[in-house]
Amino acid sequence: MRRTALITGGARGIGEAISKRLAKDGLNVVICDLQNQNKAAMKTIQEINQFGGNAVFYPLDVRVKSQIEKTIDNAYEKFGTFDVMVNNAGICLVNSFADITEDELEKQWAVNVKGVLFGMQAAARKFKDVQNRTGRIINAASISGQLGMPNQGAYCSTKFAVKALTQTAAQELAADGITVNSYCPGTVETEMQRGILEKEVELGISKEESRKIHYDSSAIKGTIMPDDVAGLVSFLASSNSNFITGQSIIVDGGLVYR
Ligand SMILES: NC(=O)C1=CN([C@@H]2O[C@H](COP(=O)(O)OP(=O)(O)OC[C@H]3O[C@@H](n4cnc5c(N)ncnc54)[C@H](O)[C@@H]3O)[C@@H](O)[C@H]2O)C=CC1
Ligand SMILES: CC(=O)C(C)=O
Repeated sequence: MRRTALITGGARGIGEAISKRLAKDGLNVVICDLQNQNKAAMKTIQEINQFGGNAVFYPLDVRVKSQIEKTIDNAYEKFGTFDVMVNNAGICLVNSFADITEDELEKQWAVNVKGVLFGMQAAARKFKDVQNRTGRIINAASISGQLGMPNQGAYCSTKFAVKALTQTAAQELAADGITVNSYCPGTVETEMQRGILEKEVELGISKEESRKIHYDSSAIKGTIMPDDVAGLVSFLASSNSNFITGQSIIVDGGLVYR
C-alpha cells in the first residue's frame, strides 16, 4: 500500500517542492494550505499528476488544532494510510529587535510554533492510536533556529522553539516507533524570502548588504532552491533515516556549523 504524507504550507515554495518530491518517491500527498492558496495547490497537483503522482488539496489553517486533526482523519479515511507529517507552514515578519511588536510576536508564534506543535500532536495521536506503526514527523526550522539573526528576533525565537520541540518529541515518541526531525535551511529562493528582502530595504539595509547576509556568506556559493531542501525531507521520510531522530539538520551551503 502506498504511504501517505501530509505537508502543511504545501502549495508553494519549499512546501511545494516537498509535495512534488514525496509524490515522486511514490507517496500519496495531501497538500494542506490556507484556502487562499487554492490556485497554487491546484497547479502543484496538476504537475504531480503529470508524472503519475497522487495528490489532493485539503485547505486548513495550522493555527487551529481541530482543523489539523480533522484533516489527518480525512486523509487516513481517503488513502487508508498515514505515515509522514511535514509541518512546513511558516511566516517571517522582519523587524529590528527594538521595534518588534506584540502583534508580530503573536502572529509568528501562532503559525510557526503552535502550528508545528499541533501538527506534531495530531500526527502522533494518529500514528499511535489508529495505526500502531511507525511514523515520521518532519518540521520546518531554519538556520534562524540555530543562530540569532539581525532583524529576525521574533522569527528566530519561533525557530529555536521548533528545535526544542523536535528534541522533546523525539525522546517521548521513540518508543512508539516515531522519529521526529527538523530541516534548517539557509536563504531559499521563495515568496517568503522575497518579502524579507523588501522589508530589509524598508529598514534601510542596502541590496548589497542583504546580498552579503543572505547569499554571499556561505562556503558554497550559489542560490539554495526549494528542491535542495526537499531532498533532505525525502531522506528523512525514507527508511534510509531509520535511526535519525531529534536532529535539526542544516541545509545552508556551509554558513552555520553545528
Ligand atoms: N525561504 C527561506 O529562506 C526559508 C524558509 N524556512 C521555513 O520553511 C518553511 C517554508 O518557507 P517558504 O516556502 O520559504 O515560505 P512561503 O511563504 O513561500 O510558503 C509558506 C506556505 O505556508 C502557508 N501558510 C502560512 N500560514 C499558514 C497557516 N496559518 N496555515 C496553513 N498554511 C499556512 C502559506 O500559505 C504558504 O503556502 C517556513 O516554515 C519557513 O519559516 C526556513 C529557512 C529559510
Ligand atoms: C527565512 C529564514 O528562515 C531565513 C534563514 O532567512
